[in-house]
Amino acid sequence: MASMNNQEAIELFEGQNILYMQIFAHLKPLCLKWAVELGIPDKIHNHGKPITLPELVSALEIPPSKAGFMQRLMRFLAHNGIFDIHESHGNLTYSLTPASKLLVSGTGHCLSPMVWLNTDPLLMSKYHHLGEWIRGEDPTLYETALGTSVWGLIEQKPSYLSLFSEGMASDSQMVDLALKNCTSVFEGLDSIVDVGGGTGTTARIICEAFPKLKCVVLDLPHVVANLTGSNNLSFLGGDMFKSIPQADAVLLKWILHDWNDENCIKILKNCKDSISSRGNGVKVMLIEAVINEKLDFQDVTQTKLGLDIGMLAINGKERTEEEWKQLFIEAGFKHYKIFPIFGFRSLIEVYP
Ligand SMILES: C[S@@+](CC[C@H](N)C(=O)[O-])C[C@H]1O[C@@H](n2cnc3c(N)ncnc32)[C@H](O)[C@@H]1O
Ligand SMILES: O=c1cc(-c2ccc(O)cc2)oc2c(O)c(O)ccc12
Repeated sequence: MASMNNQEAIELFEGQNILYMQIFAHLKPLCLKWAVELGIPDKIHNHGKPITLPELVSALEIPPSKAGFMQRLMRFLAHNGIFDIHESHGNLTYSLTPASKLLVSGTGHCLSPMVWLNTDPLLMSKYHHLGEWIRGEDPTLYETALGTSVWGLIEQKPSYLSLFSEGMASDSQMVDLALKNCTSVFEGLDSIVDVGGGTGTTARIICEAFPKLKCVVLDLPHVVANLTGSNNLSFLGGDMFKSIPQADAVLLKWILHDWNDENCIKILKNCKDSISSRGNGVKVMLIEAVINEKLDFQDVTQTKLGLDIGMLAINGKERTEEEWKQLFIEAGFKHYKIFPIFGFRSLIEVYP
């Protein structure tokens, strides 16, 4: 065997580590699911102070023989920012981090349904078909893996509709954190349509904050069936590709990234029709990610690019500012402004 100089060997071992890091990365969401399934964030939260391993094992009613496994799972999750570990008087204690505070139930900001949605075994299994799909003619990975589009699957299986709706609703709860600081966004508006607004979590937050603003949630008929509104909130079953009711503003939260450019332009044109008969100050508001590999922190880019692969499965995509701009121009809009106020997502205002 040819001898390798030291530098070559170091580089190959670094390469091996990069590969193994990716190979074992699939365990991250599954260990997160384990923590949520056991209710670990709730137990730590209810304990009121950092919890020791024996206290956690007892609170979870786990056989003491499994304590060593618990400790290793907690170490892995702590290494990935989900819990904090401290040493106190020779004992390890665990506490919540900002990430696991978002997994405590009943707080109004609980993202556990997003964990359930994204770790569902059938839904995760579709990625085994990426190779088969990319060589074939099916429009999306869903057709190749599950024989139907994502929207078809959600319509056909009530259990997936709840899984999906609850996941999306949990994400939308976070909207109120940013709304408190941007009330000016809604100033001068009398009406708004939340297109693809699901079960109305975002719309309810807006309606409570602005009781004089009339809000319509437009979504597919089976999504909004049986939902009740309030005095300034109503639900409408329909199809955003056909028509969008008239309003001063249209909100699209996490809609356009579900679709390819051609479909986005159709949706945006329908949004433009919806606001065109109203006076000044009309706009379309997107809540979406903007890929910016140069300026974003590495972790933020990781989230955006991961989501992009998630969207690839349904023929959607995450976009750079330039890609967003092209869509707006092609749909007939003239200006846009990006406000980076929703963590890894931004509010993008688009004006006719
Ligand atoms: C990713 S979810 C976003 C839900 C919500 N905006 C949120 O952020 O929580 C996409 C939504 O678009 C809806 N949708 C899909 N096709 C649609 C169509 N043709 N017309 C109206 N809504 C549609 C789905 O039912 C779903 O509620
Ligand atoms: O976070 C998600 C997850 C999904 C998703 C996961 C698994 C399925 O079988 C279907 C959907 O879809 C999403 C989506 O459409 C979106 O716009 C944002 C986030 C997610």
